[in-house]
Amino acid sequence: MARSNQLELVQLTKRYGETVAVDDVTHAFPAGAYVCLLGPSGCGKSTTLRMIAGHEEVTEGSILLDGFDISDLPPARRGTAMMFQNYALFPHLNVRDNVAFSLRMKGVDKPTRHKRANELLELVDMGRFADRLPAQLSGGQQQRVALARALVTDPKVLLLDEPLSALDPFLRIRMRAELKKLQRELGIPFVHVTHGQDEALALADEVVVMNNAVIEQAGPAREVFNAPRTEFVARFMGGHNVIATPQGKVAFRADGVRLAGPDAGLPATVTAVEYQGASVALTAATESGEELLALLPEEDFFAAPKSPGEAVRLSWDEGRANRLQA
Ligand SMILES: Nc1ncnc2c1ncn2[C@@H]1O[C@H](COP(=O)(O)OP(=O)(O)OP(=O)(O)O)[C@@H](O)[C@H]1O
Repeated sequence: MARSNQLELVQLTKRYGETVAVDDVTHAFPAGAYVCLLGPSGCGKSTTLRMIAGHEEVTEGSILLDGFDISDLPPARRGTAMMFQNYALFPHLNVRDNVAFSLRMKGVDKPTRHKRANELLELVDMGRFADRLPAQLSGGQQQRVALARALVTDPKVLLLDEPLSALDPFLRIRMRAELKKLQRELGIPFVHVTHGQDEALALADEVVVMNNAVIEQAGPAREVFNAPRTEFVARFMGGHNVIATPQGKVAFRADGVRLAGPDAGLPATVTAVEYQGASVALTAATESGEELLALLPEEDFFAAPKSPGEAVRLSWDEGRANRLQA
């Protein structure tokens, strides 16, 4: 039977004393997908990842990989590999020996492990740095070494805990493109923890939004962004307005809001104007006190600029508003 590298969480719970860090989570990650686990600080995403990796014991429930329960296996026997936020490279070992380290622990002979380490270093475009020490590398280069080191064991699943957070913004964007490319080439699932919405949207085939120890919504990136199920997801993903209507709360995209003529739209008073380059973010308070955000194309805004305190009318396509379940 072909391996699908299918990872599943079944009624997974983690308690630390009174704190429930992960609460009865059941989820099947799509095979071969780039998955981002996204959520605010403390929502349980790192605990979930650490339980998958085996660095944290499961309180209840199980973790299945290709149908086998790996919950009780030691980390090295699970078929998972983890890349950490701070890369955790050994400072006294050169790049090749860092990458070969876990093969050495498994008793693989030196020529074989060096050959494999060199292959992985080529894969991440670091072959020419094999003899350097980690301190002689830039942050982005150290990250590539950490990736090669995680992949040297041929994992079925790669787990990444905030892998880009130590990089400056330019490098972060470049490295995320490289991660995506690598995942496509390898074809194994990557499960990447982040608290960056942009990062998740840019990378993920599937976005899993966690809140308060549970999965609030999971699905393709465009679906989660365009059709948030709850107010939390709409607000957390950003770029949406949430308003109360007689039929319940609805969310609609801020880039779909326009300034309307005198007889149309909802009256509001501008509270802030922020130039963002391609668009202008205009915030306005309605008569009932709700704050609405309009992301206006730059040219439209500057054709008739508005300032805080001015009265405006805001309209949007109600057909594209999304009814929220909670
Ligand atoms: N070792 C621990 N002992 C006790 N409580 C813990 C421990 N690790 C995590 N927690 C608690 O479990 C909850 C989830 O933590 P977790 O680290 O999974 O969150 P997170 O979503 O990854 O947050 P962040 O983005 O800040 O890393 C938090 O309330 C946290 O305080």
